[in-house]
Amino acid sequence: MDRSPRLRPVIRFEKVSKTYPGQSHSALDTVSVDIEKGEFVFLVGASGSGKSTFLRLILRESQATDGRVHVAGKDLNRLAGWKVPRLRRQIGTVFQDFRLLQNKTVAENVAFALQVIGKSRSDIERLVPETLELVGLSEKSERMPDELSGGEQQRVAIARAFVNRPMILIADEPTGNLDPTTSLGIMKLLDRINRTGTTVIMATHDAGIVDQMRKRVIELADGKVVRDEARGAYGYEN
Ligand SMILES: Nc1ncnc2c1ncn2[C@@H]1O[C@H](COP(=O)(O)OP(=O)(O)OP(=O)(O)O)[C@@H](O)[C@H]1O
Repeated sequence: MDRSPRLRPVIRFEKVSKTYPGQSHSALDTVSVDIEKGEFVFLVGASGSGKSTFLRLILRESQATDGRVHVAGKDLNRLAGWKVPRLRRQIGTVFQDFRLLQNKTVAENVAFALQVIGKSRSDIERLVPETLELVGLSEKSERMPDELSGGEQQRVAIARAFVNRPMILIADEPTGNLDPTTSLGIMKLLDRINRTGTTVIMATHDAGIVDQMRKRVIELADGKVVRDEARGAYGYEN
């Protein structure tokens, strides 16, 4: 089918399989999924079901063994290596363990993400405070990461991932180290980011969060998509 560029999914998996070298079992097995611009998607499934592999393929940290992965209109199997950094600039990433630079302040952590992609000093001076305000950390911009709570550190990580206004935000277990109340705050923030038009894909084991948010849920089992629901819960409902 011919689609207009505006309607083309921002992420398309076409019969994607991934078998890691030396493994007999596929980490992903004939996965076909379309994710449209602006969607919020939870990726759920037992440990080892293939969630991280799915996310790594989007980032081109790994390549499909079979099938095609398209991100932002690019066929990642055919994307030249030197174009990979440009692809990754359009994708913010957030992890369970925050991954902040411990010897830099909150503001410096966020600014660093812009420095490495060559943004001008005036852009950095504008975008960093604006983004820290969005995540509710304006007051703590000069603090060091170890002076912050886990929830605050995750907010810094989200600010760093979003400061460049990426097309896609990938979050791998972002609430995995946080208590339920703090997790809910992080989810509200991801929801706000999603409402700006950024596509959010979040891998999680947090049933409470998934049940509360009622977003699209894609469930993997043994590398296969076994459920894809528009306003799903963590598990099957009946
Ligand atoms: N680098 C690798 N080399 C070999 N096998 C791998 C590699 N990474 C993952 N696998 C295997 O691929 C399968 C899927 O793993 P993956 O990490 O994608 O699952 P997951 O759903 O993210 O799990 P978790 O919830 O524990 O993070 C597993 O069987 C795993 O052992």
